[in-house]
Amino acid sequence: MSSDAIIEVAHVSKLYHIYDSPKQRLSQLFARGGRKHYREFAAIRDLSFRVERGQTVGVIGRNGAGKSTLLQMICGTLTPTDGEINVRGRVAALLELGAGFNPEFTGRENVYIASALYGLSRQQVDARFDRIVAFADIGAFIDQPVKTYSSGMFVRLAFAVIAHVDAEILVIDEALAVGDVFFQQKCMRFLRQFQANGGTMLFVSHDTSAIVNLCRTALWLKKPSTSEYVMGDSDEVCKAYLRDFYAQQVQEEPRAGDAAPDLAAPAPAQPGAVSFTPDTLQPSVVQISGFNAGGESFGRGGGRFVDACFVNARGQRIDTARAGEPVAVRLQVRIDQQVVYPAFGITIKDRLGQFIISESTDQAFRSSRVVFAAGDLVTVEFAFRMPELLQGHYMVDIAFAEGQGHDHVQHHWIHDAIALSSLNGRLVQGICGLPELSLRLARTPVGAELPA
Ligand SMILES: Nc1ncnc2c1ncn2[C@@H]1O[C@H](COP(=O)(O)OP(=O)(O)OP(=O)(O)O)[C@@H](O)[C@H]1O
Repeated sequence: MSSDAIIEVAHVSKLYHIYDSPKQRLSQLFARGGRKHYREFAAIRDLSFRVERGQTVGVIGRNGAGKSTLLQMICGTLTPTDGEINVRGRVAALLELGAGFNPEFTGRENVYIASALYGLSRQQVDARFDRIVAFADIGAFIDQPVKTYSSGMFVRLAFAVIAHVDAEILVIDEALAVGDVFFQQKCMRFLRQFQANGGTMLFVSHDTSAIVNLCRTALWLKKPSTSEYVMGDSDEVCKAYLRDFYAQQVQEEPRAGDAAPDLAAPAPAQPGAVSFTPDTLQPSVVQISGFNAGGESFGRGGGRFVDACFVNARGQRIDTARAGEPVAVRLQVRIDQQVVYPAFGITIKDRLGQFIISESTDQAFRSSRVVFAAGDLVTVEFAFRMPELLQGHYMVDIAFAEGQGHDHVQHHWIHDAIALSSLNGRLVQGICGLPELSLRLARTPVGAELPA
């Protein structure tokens, strides 16, 4: 194995035996002379690649492409039929809901058992148990049998364990890094920190934007049962994957019930020009949560947030807003010690924890030397038009700092202080729509053009 590779996969194949009937399976048990009563199916065929220490590699492929099979082989829970896999480092995986948890045992007992499987001693688990429980945030359920857990609680505890076993390699199936939106943000923060600390990660997803966002390199398992694999720059690989995905959709037969447009039917009278205003473009509706005062936070505590909310143009608290509508984020801070050159910031993050929009008062406040005294209750409002966000969940981080530009300290930063949920029917990709978009269509029928 080459010195800097932490994972090396060399000519690996995994064949499954497919029995067409239970009788064939039984016959195989008593088969003699190497007779086969099954068909062989290659989930992975002759795959070779390597992952360097510190790399994050995204793994994509259509359903049944062999992603889970590959990752289970890397984790050591499946054995390759052919080829060799070398892994140098402790692997922790979140592939199957709480795999390794015994449903009859309590969460506490399972934490000890699962951690021991990752090589931690009892004393090591004792020392980090409280952090694991705090991360999972499942309260008194930690002493209940895990068979009583909801699937969300299961994922929380499973993720909390793998986040605390000092893994060098994490294998994450994005579909399982769920739970509620707050917990998802916590997981994304952990994964990004793990990357920043030089950890190695394999990240499986069908979502190419998530792959491009988190991984520099991607491995595309192109066609099930073939040895067609592509590995390279994640952006390039994802572009090729999407091209292929859409090309295949065109080739696929129309589904039953898909009515083809009747091109022979007389077309309705065609207007020469049509305009679509922001209103007729059906702006999305954004749902807004209350203030998550207990969100994860940090800061030196010269002041602390006591409220955060969205308000409308009349200054009233709102829990929904239409994209394009004038709104404001209103933040309230109780000052605990004198603050010179205060600054406030808001950041809207997507579900992957990626900063979409960040604004601060830094530039604006610099010209006037603002000073807050201990005991002040300060309110600040960022007023803007609600952006047109792609459908999905977002979080707003809020920050109260002191100082100018890069030279500042944080007094109170709250992660995920407000949750937003965009119900958007218009945007299909990207991050945001254009503000105040309107459309105009002009059509000049054949023969009606004016001579040049
Ligand atoms: N134990 C098994 N016995 C037989 N065939 C299997 C077995 N496990 C997986 N397969 C088959 O191997 C192929 C690859 O499966 P795998 O679960 O690895 O794909 P995947 O890319 O993870 O799919 P998905 O995105 O749907 O989770 C599939 O056709 C699947 O039906």
